[in-house]
Amino acid sequence: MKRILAFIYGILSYVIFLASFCYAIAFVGDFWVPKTINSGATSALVPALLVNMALLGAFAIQHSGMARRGFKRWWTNIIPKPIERSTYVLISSMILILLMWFWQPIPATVWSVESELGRWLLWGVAALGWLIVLVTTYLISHAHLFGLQQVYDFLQARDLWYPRFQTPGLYRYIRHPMMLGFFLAFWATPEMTGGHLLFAVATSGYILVALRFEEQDLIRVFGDQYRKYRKRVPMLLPGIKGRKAVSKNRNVKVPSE
Ligand SMILES: C[S@@+](CC[C@H](N)C(=O)[O-])C[C@H]1O[C@@H](n2cnc3c(N)ncnc32)[C@H](O)[C@@H]1O
Repeated sequence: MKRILAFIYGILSYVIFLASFCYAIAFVGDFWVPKTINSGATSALVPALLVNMALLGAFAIQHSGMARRGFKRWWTNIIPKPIERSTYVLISSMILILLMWFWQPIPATVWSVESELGRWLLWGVAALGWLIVLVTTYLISHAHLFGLQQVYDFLQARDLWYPRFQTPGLYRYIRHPMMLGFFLAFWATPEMTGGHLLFAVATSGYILVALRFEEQDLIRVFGDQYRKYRKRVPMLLPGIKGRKAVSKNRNVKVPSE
């Protein structure tokens, strides 16, 4: 029974994530949805800045804090290991929803592109960014990244595992294509407002810091393989030469903490 409940929990967390992620695309792009990065009642600049910084800070602390090994070690004494990732996904999605809900618009124009071609180009770059994010979730393991694999393996009474080290597709050219996708999606807009700029600057700064932590974890799990990859392949901006894919080795068993 607990295996079935864990599986249902994993699916529900994933559905909530999917809904909040789709909403976030329209929120950042400022289209279709009732509350966007530029909509809502405007307040004075300082309170708006403080609220937005607090929301971004909460997201950053939860997102990176809950991903640390020490936290997971402690946390999995409280919740079962197979639902740890789904819980992470669920709490991240809920904080993202709160962030979008309570986000304060700062309407001052930073830039506004008038030319029709320029506007379409910027929309195109933002769309490309979101597409890269989506595609990269599948390049390594979509199901594992969002906790579905873990609850499925638990349902089947199988061992948990990490995805093997691999460099498929864009990972041959840069180490963090998903984050490059976020950069494009957050910065490419024909109408840059004060609120959007704050969002883009803060999330970019956060991503650059978070990647240091992620790489420390990747080195711990994959060791020299990742160290060599780091030397060979740039972090976010592709070099000119193509790289050979690495994908022959096996999935890694989750080490006992
Ligand atoms: C949110 S994804 C982001 C991946 C990467 N930072 C990016 O921007 O494309 C983070 C997960 O990807 C995994 N990961 C990142 N690079 C990997 C690689 N080359 N091989 C296997 N797993 C990887 C990490 O273990 C982590 O669980």
